[in-house]
Amino acid sequence: MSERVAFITRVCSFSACHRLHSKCLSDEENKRTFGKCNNPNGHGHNYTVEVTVRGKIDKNTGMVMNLTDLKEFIEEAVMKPLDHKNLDLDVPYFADVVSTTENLSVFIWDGLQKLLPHDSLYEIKVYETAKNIVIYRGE
Ligand SMILES: Nc1nc2c(c(=O)[nH]1)N=C([C@H](O)[C@H](O)COP(=O)(O)OP(=O)(O)OP(=O)(O)O)CN2
Ligand SMILES: [Zn+2]
Repeated sequence: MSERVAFITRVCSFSACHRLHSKCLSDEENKRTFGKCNNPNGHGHNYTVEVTVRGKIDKNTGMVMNLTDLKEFIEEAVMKPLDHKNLDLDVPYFADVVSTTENLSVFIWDGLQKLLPHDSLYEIKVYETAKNIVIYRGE
């Protein structure tokens, strides 16, 4: 039988606050672009992140990857840098990068890429709210 490929997903949640504000725009343009999300003192979210890894199901272990290992990688790349943080002030990456969910997805992707086996990361899905969702696949 040929080797089977599967997708495995691990979910985590973290809380953080942020302000949508671009250094490339004037204060007026920021207000116009980001509206209430440009509030000077920020606002918070309970983010949910789904990390999906793609790979062959190992004949001996029956696993694409041990989900316990994936949990530890997520702890390093997501929970430690982001949970209970002010994204704009506590995470150096966002000093000059607007802390949108798109950019947050890229940050998480880049962090996990450094830890996961080559070519195994398939998708990052970030729920900023139950209604605002971003998918990033590394392009
Ligand atoms: N393309 C993006 N647009 C927006 C982002 C983003 O990351 N990428 N982020 C925001 C804000 O951070 C904001 O907090 C979202 O607020 P809102 O749209 O009000 O979200 P809710 O789902 O909570 O709102 P409802 O009132 O329930 O619809 C804005 N845009
Ligand atoms: Zn927000």
